[in-house]
Amino acid sequence: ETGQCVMNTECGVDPVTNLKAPCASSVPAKPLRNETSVKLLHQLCGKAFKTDFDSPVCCDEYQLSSLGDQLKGPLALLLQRCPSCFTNLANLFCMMTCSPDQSSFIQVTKTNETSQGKEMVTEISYYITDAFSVGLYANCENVQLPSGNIRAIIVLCGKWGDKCTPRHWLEFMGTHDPSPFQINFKYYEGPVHVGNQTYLPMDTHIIPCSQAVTPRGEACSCVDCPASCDTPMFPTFPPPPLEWHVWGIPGMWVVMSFVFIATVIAVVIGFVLSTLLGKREEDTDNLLDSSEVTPQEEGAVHPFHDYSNNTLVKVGVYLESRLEDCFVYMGTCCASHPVLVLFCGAVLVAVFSCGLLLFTVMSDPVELWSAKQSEARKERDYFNSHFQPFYRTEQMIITRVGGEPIRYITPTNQNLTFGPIFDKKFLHE
Ligand SMILES: CC(C)CCC[C@@H](C)[C@H]1CC[C@H]2[C@@H]3CC=C4C[C@@H](O)CC[C@]4(C)[C@H]3CC[C@]12C
Repeated sequence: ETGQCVMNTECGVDPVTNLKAPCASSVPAKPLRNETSVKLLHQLCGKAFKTDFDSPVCCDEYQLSSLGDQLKGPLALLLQRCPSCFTNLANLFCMMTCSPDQSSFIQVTKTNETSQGKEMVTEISYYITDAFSVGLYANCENVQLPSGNIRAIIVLCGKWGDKCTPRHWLEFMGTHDPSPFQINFKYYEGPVHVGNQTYLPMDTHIIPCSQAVTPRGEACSCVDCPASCDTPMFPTFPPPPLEWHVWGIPGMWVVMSFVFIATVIAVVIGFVLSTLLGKREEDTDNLLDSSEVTPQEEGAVHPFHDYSNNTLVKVGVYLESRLEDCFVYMGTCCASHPVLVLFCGAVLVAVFSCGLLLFTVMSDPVELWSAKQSEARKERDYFNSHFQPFYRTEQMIITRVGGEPIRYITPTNQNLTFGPIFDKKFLHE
């Protein structure tokens, strides 16, 4: 039935959990009409149902505040890393305590009379769909404890530990302690008839862990939620340009072969031409003035062939003699003004060494190996400004030789054993 409640207000304190359990009473849903409570309802249960000032609900402000206290306690661990997981879980208990349609999926099965003569709830049946329980579990399953390395669900699943399943998890949470009354989850896919009542299993929307809860929020990280890993991390590259083929051979090869052949032909032609021309000049020269060529005059003289009149050799000889003149002049200059030359040299060296004044030794590897504007540096800076120090690249590795293993009993009565490194005394030292 819509708008109808089966539990309301806080009735008495449950002696086992010290939490307040509600009264069993069939009343219509009422609006909260209290600014802070409406705000809290919106914060905790947000999207699950309408949370306007005037929308009727089945819980009052006291129930809301204890729900808030309970959820924000141990479960804040989950919230910290994976908001959607927390929100789904919060919705389970929000719907149970506050939904205006409470009576359509909650059946009060046992009550206890309090000293004030009120009916306190001690056991209920909570009708939900399998899909909800599976979705709730699947989106929390991989959330890591903030300390890393261990899945939160192992702690949150009580005695089931790492053998947790969607149903085990709900069964554990519904047990009297941690819950102030026994919650028996009943899984159905559609309407169920019990006695003269028809129940419609609770099935609110599950927020996938790869989605943010609020529009501005962030989805759970890849470590906590495998579905987040599928979102592409790398940009998609354009396909490589199609290979260009000529006669079935890569086009570039063809072009380069042509260039090679052309160069070879040009070199060969050039060589042939120059030898032919050289021969003809030599012949004419020999006819006219072969007697005037003296072997010691120019350097390039071959015992059998006299190349001294070849044009190329003439150019070479001319260049060489100019260079020689130049350096002879320079050498004489320096030798005749030694003091001035040494002084100018010293001044030049001093001027060019001025940069040394700004010299600093760089030892930070980050500065040494990555440019200020490089992509890697920008990403590192972004990472460091968005993650807490624990996740940064600076880490300390502590080891311990010997020592006793540490035993720890969790609030849920689990006995955990940690290595000797976790000894508080040792770490404080
Ligand atoms: C140890 C961990 C795993 C337990 C996590 C589940 C906790 C947060 C759940 C289990 C049962 C829940 C309680 C069930 C019933 C009520 C009564 C209602 O009037 C106020 C909220 C309150 C008090 C709930 C608060 C949250 C609660 C305590």
